Amino acid sequence: MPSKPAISYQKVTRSFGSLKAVDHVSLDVAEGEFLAIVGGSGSGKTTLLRLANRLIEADAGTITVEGENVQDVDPVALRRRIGYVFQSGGLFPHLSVADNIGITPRLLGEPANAIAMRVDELLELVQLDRTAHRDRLPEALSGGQRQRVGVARALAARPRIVLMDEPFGALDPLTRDALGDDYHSLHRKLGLTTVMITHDMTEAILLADRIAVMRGGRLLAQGTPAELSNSSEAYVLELLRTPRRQVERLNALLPASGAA
Ligand SMILES: Nc1ncnc2c1ncn2[C@@H]1O[C@H](COP(=O)(O)OP(=O)(O)OP(=O)(O)O)[C@@H](O)[C@H]1O
Repeated sequence: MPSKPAISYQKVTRSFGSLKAVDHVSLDVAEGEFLAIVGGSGSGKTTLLRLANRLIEADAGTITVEGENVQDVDPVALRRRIGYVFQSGGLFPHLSVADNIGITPRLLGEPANAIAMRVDELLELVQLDRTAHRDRLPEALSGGQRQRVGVARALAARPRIVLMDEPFGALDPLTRDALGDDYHSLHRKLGLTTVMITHDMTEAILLADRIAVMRGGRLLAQGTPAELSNSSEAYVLELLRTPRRQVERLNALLPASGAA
């Protein structure tokens, strides 16, 4: 493991009223790692993710990004350094695909011709046809295409870290698989550090190097899928069993030849 984690949470707590949304969590994300955060609804996943780029502030504990305490970094500058992909794409509906992707470079004051070149490069990277998609509004895109634009926008300022909040959750299974695989390739190719929230343990196992399991604001377990399978937590074992149970049910329902 490299000496300096890309993101480090040390005993981090964040409450909303009397509810501890994130409760005393310590977690390191190594440089170049793909970490999935899984857990039920309301377990604190989004809060944990957003603490890293100060969309939410911690009540206690320390968070560092690339060795710097996030409290010492201007939140706007921090967010430009860290890509963020929203569940629904989070695109500005009145801006074209090109303008959505170019928004951060524009805010950073990059010249128009450099932005235009970067937009084309990013469209290619996320496998969207430039001519067909550049000038469209988000409403004229499919859900999968919108998420591809969301990924392109998150990468526009060349971040080394990308946070993704259930990026592919709302997509049909085939599109979801394709986007997951394509993003995984980008993660490797660009040497990114990725933290991705997902409800889907199969997706977590297939995409991530390590998985963090949240429950009731606590980090219940963290590790590779193999490490988690040795967990003493019944909830973690139950989550890990889900993909296999689904396969068994499918195998029982589908005739062998039809499944081929
Ligand atoms: N701004 C807020 N004000 C009050 N309570 C909040 C706020 N944000 C989150 N919470 C509460 O904190 C807890 C954790 O929320 P969080 O969004 O982090 O969970 P999650 O695991 O991401 O859930 P989901 O999978 O449903 O998105 C929940 O009980 C939620 O209602």
